[in-house]
Amino acid sequence: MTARLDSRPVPRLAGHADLIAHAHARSATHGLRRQDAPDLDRLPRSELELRREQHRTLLRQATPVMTELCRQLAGTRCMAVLSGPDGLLLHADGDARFLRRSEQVALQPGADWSEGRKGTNAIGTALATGTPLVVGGPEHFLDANRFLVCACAPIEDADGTLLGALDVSGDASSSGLHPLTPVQTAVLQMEHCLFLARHADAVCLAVDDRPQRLGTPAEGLLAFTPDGRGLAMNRAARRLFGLHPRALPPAFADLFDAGCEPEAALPHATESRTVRGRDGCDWLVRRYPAPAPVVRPPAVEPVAGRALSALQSGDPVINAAIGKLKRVLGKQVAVVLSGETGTGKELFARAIHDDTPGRDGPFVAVNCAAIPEALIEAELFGYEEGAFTGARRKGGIGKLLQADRGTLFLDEIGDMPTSLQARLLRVLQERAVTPLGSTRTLPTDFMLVCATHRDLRAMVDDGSFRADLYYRLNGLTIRLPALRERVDLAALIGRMLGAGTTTPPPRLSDAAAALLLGHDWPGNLRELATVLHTARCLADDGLIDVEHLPDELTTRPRLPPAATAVRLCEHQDRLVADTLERLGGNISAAARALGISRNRLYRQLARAR
Ligand SMILES: Nc1ncnc2c1ncn2[C@@H]1O[C@H](COP(=O)(O)OP(=O)(O)OP(=O)(O)O)[C@@H](O)[C@H]1O
Repeated sequence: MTARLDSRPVPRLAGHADLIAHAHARSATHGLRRQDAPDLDRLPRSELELRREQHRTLLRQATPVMTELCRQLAGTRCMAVLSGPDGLLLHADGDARFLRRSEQVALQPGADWSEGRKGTNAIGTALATGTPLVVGGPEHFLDANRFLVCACAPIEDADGTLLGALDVSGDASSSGLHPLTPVQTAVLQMEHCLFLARHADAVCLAVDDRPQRLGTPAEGLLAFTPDGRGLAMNRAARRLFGLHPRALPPAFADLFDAGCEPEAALPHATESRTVRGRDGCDWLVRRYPAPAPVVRPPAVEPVAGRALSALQSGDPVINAAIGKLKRVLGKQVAVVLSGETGTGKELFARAIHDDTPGRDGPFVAVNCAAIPEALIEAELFGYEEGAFTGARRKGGIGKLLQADRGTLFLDEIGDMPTSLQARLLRVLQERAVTPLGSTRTLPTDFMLVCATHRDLRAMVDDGSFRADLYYRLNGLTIRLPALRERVDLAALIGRMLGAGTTTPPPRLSDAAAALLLGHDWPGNLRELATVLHTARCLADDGLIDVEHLPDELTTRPRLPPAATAVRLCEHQDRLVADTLERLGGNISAAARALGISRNRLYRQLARAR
């Protein structure tokens, strides 16, 4: 790999100047000014861990590729950074000296590098435009970031969904780097790994017209069911077959003149052979064995039940709900999660997905309340070319098909228009979808999890929700308690402040802890996460005090002081226990992590016994 160029100016793609000019104009509309001080805001570790958890599949595939990229870039004083689709940095790796330098502008996990927060920068601008690009020196909107030169490429799913971005950043004055090619190669590799991981249970074929490309991450990839139904195809395959990026994946028999079943046409996995295409061209085709080429992600398989277990923090209602959910996982039982806003319904849905046998399949979330009624039908069922005015050419794959072999999460199911409830019921019963404007019926099989903050039973009674759909959805209903009803508030606070860290979590003053424990949390876990995040940002000396908490907490205390004191002790005990467990019982390490002396830790342990 040739990452380092001499000190020639960085070559630019055509249109680059325009792209940067537009990005600067957008940055100004976000209210940023060039001279603004660096924005050093980062998510608290506990929130970051949650966000990393939500992007677990991406991280699992991307981390080994980043390690390899950093090995190749060794000696160039730069770092590789992975961001999610919203610009939140999830992982960083690279030259230790440059990692320290990048801390000055918070180019670190937990920071938000979207254009809205940092102005023109490689990550934010690549995500905003969907374009790979290099942003160097003064092309950064904020003066504080001008010491950087960064190359970044967006990472996409096979269906074009933005998953995140990979960036390589170095020092503009010393590196003279133009690392866009290695970044793009690494992204291809990640997308290749993601495709194969996501379709591990399908029949995956590599296809190309050039033998030298077969077996590399640039090859075309196709996934089929054993009977030859098209499940997915990557960008390279779409290009090879001249298909629109949003076209529904064709069946094996639509592409090749070799029968209907891919396994019958290619009985010997791994051996490539020439197969005549429907277009009359000869294609080199190879069946994929399970492993991905070149880089294999480390074999860290999730332990069944672990994601749900991670949501337990001592509340008996939550524990009982998790116990029930674990018993129905993988058994075709539809789950309805009910509860006030912010009680963690989506987090539970993701944990259910992560613990089911279909966890390597997609998790597809649809918020029925957020999509205009006119679009929800196309969004769910998909559509063929020209199905309605404004439909994309070549049609679009609906969420019900995207969720095949994975989990479909229908959030705010109570807001599903009544006109579509009957169609949804039919899909659930027949396990097949007919896209809008199509005569083809395509099978789909997913685990269904629905969520609502409404009383569906009452909606059935008043006629606004179909009774037949209600009885089909209502396999197991779990009511998630409001935070004010939970008895594990202290443990949750401790966990959110300290999870996933080996450095000291921020401490809470007794007064701040009393206010947190006495609040009635109308916004539930969402409010709690936000309050802790803000407090953590404000408390730069590592001690969260009353002044770091919002006014609502100081004006609405709920619990009597005696109960507060008891819960405060419980919070401290649990924090100590969690930290010790995480650090394998090592007293010195736990004391360091908690920011207290060993003697104080011994005293606290003695009191807890
Ligand atoms: N057990 C938990 N620990 C830490 N944070 C949590 C937990 N559960 C939820 N959160 C955080 O609270 C916020 C709200 O969670 P989530 O979106 O799952 O709630 P919801 O019930 O689906 O909300 P809504 O009904 O408004 O869609 C998220 O930021 C999530 O990360």
